Amino acid sequence: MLNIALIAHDRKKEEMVNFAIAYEHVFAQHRLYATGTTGQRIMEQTKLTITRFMSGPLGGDQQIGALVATNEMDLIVFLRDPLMAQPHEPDIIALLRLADVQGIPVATNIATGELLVKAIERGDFAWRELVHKYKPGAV
Ligand SMILES: O=C(CO)COP(=O)(O)O
Repeated sequence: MLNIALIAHDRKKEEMVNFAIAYEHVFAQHRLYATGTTGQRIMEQTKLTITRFMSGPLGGDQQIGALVATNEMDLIVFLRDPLMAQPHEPDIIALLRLADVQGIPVATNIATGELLVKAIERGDFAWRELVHKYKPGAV
């Protein structure tokens, strides 16, 4: 079971919800995390259970970043809005930086998101179970 973070900026939320609906059968087999509003929208329109953090502008990206820093997050799908400035841009950059520190796969658009989900289905991320197993106190 992987720890997967789902995050979407406002104009990408509908796309994220449709993505979650399309791959609900895959996501249902893993532990899901999301920023506040993204998680709420997905839970309203699927049967998925999601651990929700603060909304992005209020620190949600940083809370997910904390799990990345401790190598507990396995994969991130972050549908960013490339056409609109975000007040919490530094938090977003920090999250992506930490993902690179840990070597965690990150999709920032739906095309890559689909490739990652198909990789999950194939079991390509099974090695992450070892990371969890040998990390004392990890979730
Ligand atoms: O702003 C976000 C990520 O940077 C997303 O936050 P919400 O899911 O709360 O809208």
